[in-house]
Amino acid sequence: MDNKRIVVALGRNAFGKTFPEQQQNVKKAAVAIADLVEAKYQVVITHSNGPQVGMIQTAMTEFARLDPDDRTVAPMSVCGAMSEGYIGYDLQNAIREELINRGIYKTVSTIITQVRVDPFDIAFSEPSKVIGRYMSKEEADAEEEKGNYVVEEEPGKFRRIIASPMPIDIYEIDAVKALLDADQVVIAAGGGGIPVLQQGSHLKGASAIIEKDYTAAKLAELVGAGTLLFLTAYDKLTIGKGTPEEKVFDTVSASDLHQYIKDGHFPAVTTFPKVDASIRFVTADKERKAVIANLEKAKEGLAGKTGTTITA
Ligand SMILES: Nc1ncnc2c1ncn2[C@@H]1O[C@H](COP(=O)(O)OP(=O)(O)O)[C@@H](O)[C@H]1O
Ligand SMILES: NC(=O)OP(=O)(O)O
Repeated sequence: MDNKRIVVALGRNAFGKTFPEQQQNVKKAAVAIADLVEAKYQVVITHSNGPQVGMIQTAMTEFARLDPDDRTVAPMSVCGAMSEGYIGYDLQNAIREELINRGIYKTVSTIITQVRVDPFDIAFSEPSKVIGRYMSKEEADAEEEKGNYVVEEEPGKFRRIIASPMPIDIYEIDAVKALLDADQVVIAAGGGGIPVLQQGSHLKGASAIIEKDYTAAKLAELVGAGTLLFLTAYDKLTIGKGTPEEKVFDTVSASDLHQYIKDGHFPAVTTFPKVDASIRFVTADKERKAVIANLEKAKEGLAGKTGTTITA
């Protein structure tokens, strides 16, 4: 193996929706990561946070509502930071335990990671990530009064929808690299990282959630990883599912994927970010590969025995 560095992006299926569910589910991710560590990879893990950040935002909003004179609603960037801490906590403990059970003693740490976004990113005027609990029409109107966007998901049921800008840079990248150089396991840029706007020496949290697939590709580029591994609930990338034209990919090139995108495959809210992030990662350096595989078959996916391998 030439390049031992790998970024592993864990999807929502690695966590579940409740505190006990998450603690249980991360054990599967821990097995996948420990397999890679045993195979001598230097592993950086990043992950989804959609359901968790929604839960945290709902909780913090209710907390503020109990005493509106004294409490303010937590900014989305703070909710993102909380989600990094909470998910990282469960994940690092599960990985630590799995490694110790295999006789491997390595520190596993979570880095609260900030990611630079562009204040002029078009995403700020075209929000696309739905978050938080359902609101009534009155509550939705009040959110809009404050300058927030809302979407009517079902008749009379509103939710907040926020921007998902592209990641430009990762501020804590030197810390991630230092830990990798020390052969430690790192969890970084969870939930796409905390989006921030650079204002001189000040980093101002942005009201946004970055798509974790794009941040995973940025992280992989910045740490010099040879492989970007997306672990999801599915075995392989598929198009035309359930139709006579169904195609299941074992391997696929970036140029073929471009054509499939042009032909309208890969829905914007599901597979497109993963496919687009993979294309960006592999086309920048022909030695790189991206793999999309099932969380429970990570090792096999990496070996090309299952999953979909994307190359330039
Ligand atoms: N190989 C695949 N085939 C079809 N759909 C997929 C595949 N991988 C992911 N998806 C879709 O993309 C969504 C996002 O995937 P994943 O990264 O696992 O979770 P997250 O929602 O946290 O990004 C999934 O909910 C699923 O609908
Ligand atoms: N931040 C992010 O992309 O989270 P999800 O994958 O849960 O949508």
